[in-house]
Amino acid sequence: MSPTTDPAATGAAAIEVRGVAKRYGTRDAVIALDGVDLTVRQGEFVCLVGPSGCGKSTLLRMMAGLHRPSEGEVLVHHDGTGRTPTAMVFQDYGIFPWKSVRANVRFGLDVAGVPRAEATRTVDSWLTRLGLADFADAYPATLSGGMRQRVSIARALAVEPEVLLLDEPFAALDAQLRTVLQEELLALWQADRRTVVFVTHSLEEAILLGDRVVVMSARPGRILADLPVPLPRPRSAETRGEPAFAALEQQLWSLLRDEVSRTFDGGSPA
Ligand SMILES: Nc1ncnc2c1ncn2[C@@H]1O[C@H](COP(=O)(O)OP(=O)(O)OP(=O)(O)O)[C@@H](O)[C@H]1O
Repeated sequence: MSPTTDPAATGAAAIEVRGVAKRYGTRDAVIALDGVDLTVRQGEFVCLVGPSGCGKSTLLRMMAGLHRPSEGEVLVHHDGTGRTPTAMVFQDYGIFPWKSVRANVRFGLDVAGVPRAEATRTVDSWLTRLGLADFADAYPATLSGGMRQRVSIARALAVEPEVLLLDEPFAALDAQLRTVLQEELLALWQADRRTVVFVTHSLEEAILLGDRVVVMSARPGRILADLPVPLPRPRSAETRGEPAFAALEQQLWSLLRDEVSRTFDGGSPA
């Protein structure tokens, strides 16, 4: 088993968030984020947790270039390979219902102008890796939630992004399926050590998957804590039984409890 502190985690920065604030609405009435600083290193798996409405999705979308900060900057550093900088996976699958599984997975490659034969090889490879080969010609409406989310992950990974951004990708799945997909994602990550930023409400999920768990405060979201996960890899569902797992979950919950209460007290409504 490899040590927890992966050598890649001490490498170059993949994403730097510097002094970021984000305000929404008329006269910027909603302050979603304020004074956020965060560095994600190449090859790191970073999980973001925080109370509802604290700006986790906003931060992730800024990393994807979908939102601009009101203040500060979000820098995505290229690793020199010329690959697509970021790809995102959403909770609600974000796949096209009118396209087959194969066409969905192929979408980003066609947009990027990848030659047909190469795109076909890449798509076939990701369909196989995600257990979708037998469903290549099916349409999303005929698939279970778990299969649809596999399509979404395959589509994001097919473009070989430098950084994979996942926004509560398993939140809509039942507990058993969630466990299966968590293990699949761990195996995929273990194989190619892509940089990952993963937003979740589940402390358990964050500990199981992450090298670090970044805890955000109630809105306006700030970074409250940034804790390394002291558990060796490879990890699996059994890792949940480790004493260090429960200890970290307890530590994270004691940090979050007051923030979640503030959200429900009306001090910081979502
Ligand atoms: N486009 C928008 N216009 C106005 N307000 C917005 C917009 N997007 C987000 N917000 C507000 O900004 C705050 C942060 O939202 P965001 O979705 O980033 O939080 P979150 O932590 O991801 O929430 P959740 O955990 O519930 O998904 C919330 O108060 C939300 O209502």
